[in-house]
Amino acid sequence: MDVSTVLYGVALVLLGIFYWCRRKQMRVFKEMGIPGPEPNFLFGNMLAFRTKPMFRKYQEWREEFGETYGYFEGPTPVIVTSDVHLIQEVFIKQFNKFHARKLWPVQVDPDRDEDVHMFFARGKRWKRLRNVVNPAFSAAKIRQMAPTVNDSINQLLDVIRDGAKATSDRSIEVLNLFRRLTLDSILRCEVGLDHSSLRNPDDLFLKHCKGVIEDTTKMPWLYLLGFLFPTLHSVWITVYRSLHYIKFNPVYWLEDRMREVIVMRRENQESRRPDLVQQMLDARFQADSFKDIEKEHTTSRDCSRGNTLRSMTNEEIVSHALLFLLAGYETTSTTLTYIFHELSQNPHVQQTLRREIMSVLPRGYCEIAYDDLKKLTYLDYVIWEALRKYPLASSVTARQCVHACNINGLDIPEGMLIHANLWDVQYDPKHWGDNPHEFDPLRFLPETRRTRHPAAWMPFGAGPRSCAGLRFALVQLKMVLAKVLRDFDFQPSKKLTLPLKLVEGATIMPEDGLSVSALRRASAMSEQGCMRRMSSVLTISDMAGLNVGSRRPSLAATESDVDNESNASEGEEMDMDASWKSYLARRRSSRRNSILDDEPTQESILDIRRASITKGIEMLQVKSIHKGINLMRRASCGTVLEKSAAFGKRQPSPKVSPIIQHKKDESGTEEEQPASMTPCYPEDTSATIASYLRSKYGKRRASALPDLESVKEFNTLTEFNPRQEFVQDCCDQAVDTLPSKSSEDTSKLPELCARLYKRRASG
Ligand code: HEM
Repeated sequence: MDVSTVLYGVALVLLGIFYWCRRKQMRVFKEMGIPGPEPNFLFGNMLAFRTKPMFRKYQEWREEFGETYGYFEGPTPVIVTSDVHLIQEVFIKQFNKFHARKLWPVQVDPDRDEDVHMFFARGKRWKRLRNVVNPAFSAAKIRQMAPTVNDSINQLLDVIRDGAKATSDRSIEVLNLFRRLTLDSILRCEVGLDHSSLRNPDDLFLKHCKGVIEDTTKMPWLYLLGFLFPTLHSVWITVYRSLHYIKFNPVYWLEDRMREVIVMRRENQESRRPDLVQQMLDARFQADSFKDIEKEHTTSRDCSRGNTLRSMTNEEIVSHALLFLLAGYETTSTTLTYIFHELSQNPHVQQTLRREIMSVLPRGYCEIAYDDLKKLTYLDYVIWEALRKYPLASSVTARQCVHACNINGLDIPEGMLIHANLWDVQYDPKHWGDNPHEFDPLRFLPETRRTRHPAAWMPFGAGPRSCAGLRFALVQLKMVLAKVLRDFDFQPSKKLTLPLKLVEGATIMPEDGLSVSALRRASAMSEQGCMRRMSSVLTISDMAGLNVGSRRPSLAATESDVDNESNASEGEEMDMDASWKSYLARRRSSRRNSILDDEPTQESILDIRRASITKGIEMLQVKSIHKGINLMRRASCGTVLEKSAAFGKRQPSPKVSPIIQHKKDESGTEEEQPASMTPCYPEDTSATIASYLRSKYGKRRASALPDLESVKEFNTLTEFNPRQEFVQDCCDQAVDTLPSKSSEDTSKLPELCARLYKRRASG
């Protein structure tokens, strides 16, 4: 018997054993009464599964076996389900019993990574890390990031303009372009690196991020071995990690760069920035155990009040920064690609959306403020619908059972994975009607949304463990769409082949990118306007300050644009989606009935305006003139800049007198008190501020509305103190001295406010 015969014999025996094991494994599902695909002879069902994109295979299996079925993935039994009740129980209601998410069998080692990584961590450790991360994505933090994102989008506009000019049919490849954009935003906003791959397409960060994502679309031989011989899991992991020393791995390159930044920022206190990395550097939590403290020898420790507090180690921060970089870069750019594809395929949706954007952010608006985005309802629907049609992160929406339990009559053993079959749920006619393949943003009208099961739409996952970057992603998506659609019309490119060929890796993405034709609109901002816009943006170092909100370019620069704009929007009015129009009409009339009780009176509106002016004046007095003025304009006065002789010239600042009290002592002589004591104000201050406001802002517009949300916020912020009485006087005077036209305008305010209320309710 020669050697090769022996080897063949051994191989056959191994395959036989493997096949026998698979069949034995399948009994788990039989006993649970769950149908599932039989393992195929050679490799078991997982490999059959990997030969096709998962979401397609899932759809086929659902047709064959029904809503819930089982199969084996490596060492783990997996239940795949499109039963929304089961999903809701597992992800939301009983989430304590289901912690970890789906793990890939070879590329990651949960035992090692759980120590440092939020994505793999469970229970208390995960909660603690998530508590550190969540505030970095709070509304306040994202408001601060808005100017930086704006800046990256401005660069994107220029790249689209130049790219479209360079081709005959004006087509551009958008997937790559959006990847550059999202990479820049995430590096600037989360890591604090002033970075621009939009200006430099050969950027190394870009190259290595792409490398990581591409690697996930391949099936390396180790991955295969991992499935074939799952019990040797730790061997494959060790081999995978050692390969790093032989073969270049982009993950390690990125980790090294992150480490450099983090070490530099930890050592250099001057590099403090309000971003995610800073949040992690500043975080302190109680050490779990002695072992935990031992590990932290590299970081500072604070032993106050008998508690041993520890900071996050450099390795923890590096791994999180990398997680956020990859999660933020890939998902958002692919979503943008799908949205632009759908907009180019559905011109009526594009027109309707553009109309809404133009009405909320007219031509003169250069930078988009975070608060403006809330008014773009139809834009929300477009984004939600794209995420419904393309739940691109569906491969990670899974939970592993950590305590055996019974859910909806199903005995789920410990260790079993429950994977939500999003691709199927989000196309299910039960939830989405007969035409789930159509792109229809109006599926998300409030009245329809209310009747739908909460687990029928979950592209960001669900429950406490859902996407941590959701808010950041949505703000970025909205900003890009709002800005890009104002300047460009999108049409299908000649290079496009339909249906889209999708490939599956960390996310589900178009295999060969995606091209659309970008036609510059007549109303697009002139190139000088763009130049001005470029020079007006904030740099990363400005982030530490406040969000300056919408900056308006000079009127002279945009006068001609405004004319073009009005012509363009007349045409669009005709094209406006009829169903959206009727929705708006219905909404208007239904609101009129539903909020009768809350209908703001003229008095309450004046109260709101007074309160905002109060806060504004307080700002003027004690903090920043510009912040105060902005506050008054945005929250209360709603005035619009008028083209007047005064405009464009530098306005004198109001004279703010020092807060000094003149108090008579017992002998009757006046003595000056320090500012910290009960202050009073020189009499002329309120008049000065009122006249300053008049000269700065000119006439009120009928459409000027108090921003109720911000007023509420400011009301809670306002601390009533001894200055209050004086401020109230100032405020009354400021309101009284608003230009006479305002009294006519305020009569329209109840109706306008009512609309605003309604919009919020549906938002
Ligand atoms: C359109 C864009 C995005 C989509 C569709 C998306 C989708 C998802 C999904 C489906 C999950 C798993 C949730 C679950 O299992 O319930 C997830 C988790 C996560 N995402 Fe996103 N994501 C997006 C953008 C982002 C961004 C921009 C960031 C960061 C800047 C981010 C950071 C994370 C993190 C850290 C987790 C893990 C959360 C945890 O384990 O607690 N994502 N994302």
